Amino acid sequence: MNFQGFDEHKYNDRSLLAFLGQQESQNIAWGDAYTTELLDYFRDGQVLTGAKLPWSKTHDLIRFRPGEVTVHSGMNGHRKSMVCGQIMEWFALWGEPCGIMSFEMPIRDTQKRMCQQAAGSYHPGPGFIRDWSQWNHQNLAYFDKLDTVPSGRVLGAVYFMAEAMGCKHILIDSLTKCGLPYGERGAEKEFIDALCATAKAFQIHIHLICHVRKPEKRGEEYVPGKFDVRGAGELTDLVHNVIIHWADKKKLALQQLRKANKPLSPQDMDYIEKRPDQRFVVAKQRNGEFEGVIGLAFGEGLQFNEGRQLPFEIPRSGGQAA
Ligand SMILES: Nc1ncnc2c1ncn2[C@@H]1O[C@H](COP(=O)(O)OP(=O)(O)OP(=O)(O)O)[C@@H](O)[C@H]1O
Repeated sequence: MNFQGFDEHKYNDRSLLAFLGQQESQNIAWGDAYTTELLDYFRDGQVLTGAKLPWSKTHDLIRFRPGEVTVHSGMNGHRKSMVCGQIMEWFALWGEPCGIMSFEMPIRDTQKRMCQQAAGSYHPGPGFIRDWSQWNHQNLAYFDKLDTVPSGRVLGAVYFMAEAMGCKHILIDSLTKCGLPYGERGAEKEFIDALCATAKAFQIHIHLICHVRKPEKRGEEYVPGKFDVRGAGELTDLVHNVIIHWADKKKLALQQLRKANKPLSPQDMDYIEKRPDQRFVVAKQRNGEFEGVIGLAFGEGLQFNEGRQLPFEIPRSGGQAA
């Protein structure tokens, strides 16, 4: 029987409903069938699976599973691409090759940053650069396109990277450059749907960088939440995880003053001492319990490190002042 053109009024047809019920019967059981699973769940808690981030303090908080899509968002210049570059390198290092589509930066700039991050130095030597570049083989693939690329071509590149090259994570930087008509919600929803279906079909994880709406009367001290992500409202509903990247620009400015030997108040010194340089905000995680803020330190060679700060919680609703 073809249910494609199924008429709603036919739902009143008991024999048809009986047929449909029969089709689903194997998926329905009394709750006691799950007793063992329930006992295990209470004993072990949620068993996190998926790729781990470079920072050990995050391993029990968030993972990146096959078949899922993550939106990485944040204001301009808040180091979304930089953090994601380090993450991709890390995943590849642990045996999960990654595909990178950076439509906003030439490959040589993307690679330069990632090579610096790998070295933990702004000036790696030629030997290191060569070795790192060679290591890219079968670990990191790049889509050589700049500026706006039609969405169909982006999907084609995702397919090729996943199917032919075996990439397990694909970074799309950014949604704005995926050739979708500006402000047309239907097109964006369709594209995100297609990404979700592709991630599932190929059992890969797709990381999509999205911008946030321009903060009205709010400065850079505002930490955006998932409702600030620019695009169709469905965007954050459809994807599995939403990460907000936020750089503490106030801390950066204070550090520069200190470097220039300008006098700082005790409160400012305290701010520098106690605040993390970068926040990795888990604003949504469909298959994990943790939502909150993870503090990172910004170190030598554009490398993000654990920092001294432990993860600290914020209200789940997101957007707030720093
Ligand atoms: N060599 C460097 N040393 C320190 N900070 C740097 C360096 N290069 C870039 N940055 C910082 O990183 C920021 C850009 O990082 P990145 O490209 O990852 O941001 P983004 O959030 O992806 O930005 P956009 O939304 O504009 O693409 C710059 O605004 C600058 O503050």
